[in-house]
Amino acid sequence: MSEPVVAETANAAPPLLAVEHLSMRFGGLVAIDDVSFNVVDRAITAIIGPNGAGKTTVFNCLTGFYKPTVGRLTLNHPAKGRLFLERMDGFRIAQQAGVARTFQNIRLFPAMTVLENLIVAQHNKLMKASRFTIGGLLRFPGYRHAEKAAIDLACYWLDRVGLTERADMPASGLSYGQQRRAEIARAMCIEPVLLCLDEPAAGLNPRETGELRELLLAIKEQHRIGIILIEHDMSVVMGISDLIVVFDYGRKIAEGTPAQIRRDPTVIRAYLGEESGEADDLVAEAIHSEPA
Ligand SMILES: Nc1ncnc2c1ncn2[C@@H]1O[C@H](COP(=O)(O)OP(=O)(O)OP(=O)(O)O)[C@@H](O)[C@H]1O
Repeated sequence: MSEPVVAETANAAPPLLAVEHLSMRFGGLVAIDDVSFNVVDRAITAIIGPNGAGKTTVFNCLTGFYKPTVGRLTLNHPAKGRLFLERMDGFRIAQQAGVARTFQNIRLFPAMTVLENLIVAQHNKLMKASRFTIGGLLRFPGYRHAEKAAIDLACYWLDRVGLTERADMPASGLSYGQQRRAEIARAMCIEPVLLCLDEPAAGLNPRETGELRELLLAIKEQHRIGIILIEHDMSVVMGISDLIVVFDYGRKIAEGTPAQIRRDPTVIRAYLGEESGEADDLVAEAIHSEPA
């Protein structure tokens, strides 16, 4: 097993996230097998691999949906120091560690307005400010201040993703591409240090895909967070990733820059298989495609 490309050294700052020897078993099925890699902030780290390779399972371990069978997930939080995610409950991972995620299948609250979806994401802050309800009911000044800050933050992110005009519309009324953007805005409302995006380009048309790429690059440049991207659209992966980690059958088979991954024979073999058919050729073409 190769070691992470971004290795921790005596002089270098530790990575934002260190995944070390992560394994996840479901009965006899080994979904992730002794995987290690690092994620740094102000960078986009893509996880790619064929269907069933274990990509989403990594997110589920990082965000507390699953407890890893083995392994250490160390988040070096800029304000809170070292946090071991594998020991934390899911709600604390979002609330205290600042790890936010979006889902392969969009999970907005459909009957709530778009703005309400973004405010609900900040309920931890609001609950605290309301002193767990009384302060909210009586509208203490501290609560009103927190409520205004939550609305301002939601409006900021609605603007960033181009949904200001849709703020008062039920989330179910958004187009598919708008829902994907609203999910990212909602995740950013928890002010994460690590943003995990599960197939954000799935189902988007080429224009929306282009807008998504611009949005992710802008978030990377303007906010001090790390982004992990699971994505099948190779034009997105190759176009915006700083580092790519490749999975196959639960194992990490390669790690490198887009240029390195594009010409890695192990990666090409994993996508092509032994006998390459027409569909496989399309995948190979995608790996080799230049960013649009
Ligand atoms: N809760 C679970 N119980 C049993 N098996 C599971 C569970 N979650 C995932 N798996 C299995 O683990 C393996 C990896 O699944 P995972 O969803 O992580 O793959 P993936 O790389 O994200 O695939 P895709 O690209 O299709 O989303 C698959 O064989 C899947 O069936």
